[in-house]
Amino acid sequence: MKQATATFDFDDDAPLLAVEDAVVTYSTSEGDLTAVDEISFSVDENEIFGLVGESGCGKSTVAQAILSLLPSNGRVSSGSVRFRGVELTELSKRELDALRWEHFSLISQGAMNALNPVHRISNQIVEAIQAHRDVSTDEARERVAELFEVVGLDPDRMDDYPHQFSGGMKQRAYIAMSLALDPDLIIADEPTTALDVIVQDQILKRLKELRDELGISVIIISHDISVIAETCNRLGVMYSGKLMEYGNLKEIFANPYNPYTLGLQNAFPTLRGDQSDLISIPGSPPDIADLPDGCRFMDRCPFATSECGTDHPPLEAVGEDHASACYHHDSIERMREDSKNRETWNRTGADAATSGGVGDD
Ligand SMILES: Nc1ncnc2c1ncn2[C@@H]1O[C@H](COP(=O)(O)OP(=O)(O)OP(=O)(O)O)[C@@H](O)[C@H]1O
Repeated sequence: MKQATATFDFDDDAPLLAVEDAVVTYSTSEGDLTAVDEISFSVDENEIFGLVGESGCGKSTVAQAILSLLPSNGRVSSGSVRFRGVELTELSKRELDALRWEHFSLISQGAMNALNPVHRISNQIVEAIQAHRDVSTDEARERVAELFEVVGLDPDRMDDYPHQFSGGMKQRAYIAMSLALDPDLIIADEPTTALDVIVQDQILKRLKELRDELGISVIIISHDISVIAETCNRLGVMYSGKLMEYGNLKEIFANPYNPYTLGLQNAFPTLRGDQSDLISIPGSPPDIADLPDGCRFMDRCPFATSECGTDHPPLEAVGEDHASACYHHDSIERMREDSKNRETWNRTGADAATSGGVGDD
């Protein structure tokens, strides 16, 4: 583990990453939009944390907020993001540049296309290394060869151009680049979405092995709960800027407490599984410019009652390292059972609230 550097006063007792009550706002012509609303989670050393939810729920915004890479109209308007105790939202651009790559790096969905087509892959990684470390080109090339081995690429191919690589190979090369400076945390935003299922499976396995071999931590962001299930130790289920369920993955998968998690589990096959029993959640998430007063999921939830219409429910502990935001945790057995029926999901939101939801248990 890296020790405190001259520039940063790291606290070795603090979690690797701690996000607390973070609110992210985008300024738009319609006014300020809250894309991430009071989210808290932490990621420890040697952990793979998953952030899952449908498109538009704020996952990438969370990643960009952590990395201080929000678009110019976005800002962390309150709350904190701390890396080993250092508040990232207060760092200058120069300080952040020093932290990025050396301590954390990003692999995005389009990462493989971020490789420059007119330069050899080796040269691009050498350049990234030399931008941060005072090493000779020979030393940097040795490191590239080592990194190729680490991500499962043949080092003899390191002088190829990106077009000579398949999509999966390019994604591995980008992962090699993101590992070049031994970061402690990698944030992988939909790292395998553009790849076929077999390559996707291989890359996810490799990320897991890297956690074990190099002791790094990874945040995987995906809309696909089966990707998260295969790779993560802990997870946060996001919906419309809020965390709906959070904690230990095995515990959440064995005992899901949130209707949204139940819906997501129905909607995705396992990576190699059968597609025939999938039930999708009807409708779509609310527009962040026009959020409901009550539970954000209410309009699509088959278990909603009138109680759900007042405020969004707070996250509350439902087990060890397990929290969920729902007013109907008391009826969870019935919700789990009913959620397996396709018909249940035809009855949502206002219908459910007027026909009693689960509140009459
Ligand atoms: N620069 C921006 N200005 C205004 N609104 C934005 C901006 N970027 C994102 N948003 C909005 O913030 C919300 C969250 O978007 P975000 O991209 O974080 O979600 P996501 O879960 O990562 O979805 P996806 O997987 O589709 O990227 C969405 O409603 C989106 O339209």
